[in-house]
Amino acid sequence: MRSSSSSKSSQNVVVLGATGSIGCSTLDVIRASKGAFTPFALTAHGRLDDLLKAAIKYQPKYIVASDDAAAQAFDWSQLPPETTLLTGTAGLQEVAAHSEADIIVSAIVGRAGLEGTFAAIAAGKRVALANKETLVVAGHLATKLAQESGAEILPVDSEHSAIFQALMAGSETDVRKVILTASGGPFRKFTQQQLLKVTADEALDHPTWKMGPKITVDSATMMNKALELIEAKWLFNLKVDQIDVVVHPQSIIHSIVEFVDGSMVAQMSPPDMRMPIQLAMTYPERTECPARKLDLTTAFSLEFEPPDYERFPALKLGKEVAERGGTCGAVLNAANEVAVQQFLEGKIRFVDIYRVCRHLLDEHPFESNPELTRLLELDAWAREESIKWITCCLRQAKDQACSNT
Ligand SMILES: NC(=O)C1=CN([C@@H]2O[C@H](COP(=O)(O)OP(=O)(O)OC[C@H]3O[C@@H](n4cnc5c(N)ncnc54)[C@H](OP(=O)(O)O)[C@@H]3O)[C@@H](O)[C@H]2O)C=CC1
Ligand SMILES: CC(=O)[C@@H](O)[C@H](O)COP(=O)(O)O
Ligand SMILES: [Mn+2]
Repeated sequence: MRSSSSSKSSQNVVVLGATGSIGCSTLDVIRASKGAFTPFALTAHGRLDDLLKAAIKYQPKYIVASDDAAAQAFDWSQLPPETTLLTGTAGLQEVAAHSEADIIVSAIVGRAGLEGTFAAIAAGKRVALANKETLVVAGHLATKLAQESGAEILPVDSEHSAIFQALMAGSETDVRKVILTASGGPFRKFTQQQLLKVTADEALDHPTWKMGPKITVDSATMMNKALELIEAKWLFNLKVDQIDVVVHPQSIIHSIVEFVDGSMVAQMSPPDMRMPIQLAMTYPERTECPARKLDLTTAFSLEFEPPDYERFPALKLGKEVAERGGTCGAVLNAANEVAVQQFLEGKIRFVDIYRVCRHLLDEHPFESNPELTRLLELDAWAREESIKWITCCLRQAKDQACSNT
């Protein structure tokens, strides 16, 4: 990773996914930066009202409405004259690679974040990476491309920012292992029987973090930690058996690095994403931050417990997919995105999310060293197959119920 930021007085920031949870926190960081950062381009997909409001407030040079059809149907008459509207995936790629852009905050959710992130990496930018799916789907390609282009990929994900910060205190070559902390989600204490009946509203009620719906459900299944394990492997060039997970319900210690001498360095702060977002933008400097601060004079305790792989089997998929590599990440990610959406729509049960992912991983035509185009083909294939499998299972369940009446 390069270790210097630009010497310009204000850095131009592109926020891919500006209307989401990370996007809004990024705008908060920019607002508090007293001119150190300028919003250069903001992108959105469905929430075009919010994008227009942000354009009026921040007057960026560009906005991108990535859903072409929605962009055509929207009334842009209030758009400030100094802001240019771009649309579609091409628009995302254009702003991510723009010669005047310094920092690209990659905060689109899911596989949809890949094109913009890859464009930024190819253009040798500083990428503040929240979109962990880029590394889950194509970690081998993204890291190789960054080495070639000189792009910096700096973690925004709280656990990976914590590891990054712990490594600022010690040498990467002296690491024995990293320990990712997991809140355990809203169902940490639920029995397998209870998990059969949980609703989308319950899954969306995260105990410590306020995030978008997809990652919130991932936290509840603990698929988020599986994805983060793969993310950690690529970001820090780790062997899979160097990555552990521990449940820490308070989400104050964001992760831990254990060095070869047994010393552990942990990073702690309240659960507030503005701190890791800002650090990815200001590194190697640290500056005043609008994030909440810990008050150690208030009594609180920090608990740790081992994860339960039986009740949260999605966690096991992280190690399996990180070890097998190749096409597995793309297939796992696509199956999970479809299954989470189906669960949110009330079409499948919470426990079926893992079943869909397991089935697709078992069925897919594995390749060990795929190119990006092949990964995107497999992403499309896995989405279609997931829907077919879900529909088939639902039909069978209905027939079974009918024959029992
Ligand atoms: N939220 C958090 O605290 C954390 C999030 N992350 C990661 O950051 C990423 C964003 O998460 P979060 O902010 O919670 O998600 P949100 O759902 O809150 O926001 C997602 C953003 O992506 C945009 N988007 C959605 N679909 C598309 C698409 N098809 N094409 C282009 N843009 C799209 C949305 O636009 P619109 O709203 O206009 O539809 C929105 O701006 C995820 O990868 C997540 O795993 C990582 C760590 C913590
Ligand atoms: C804020 C952040 O980084 C999330 O990825 C968070 O870690 C999710 O919480 P879980 O620990 O419950 O997955
Ligand atoms: Mn995280």
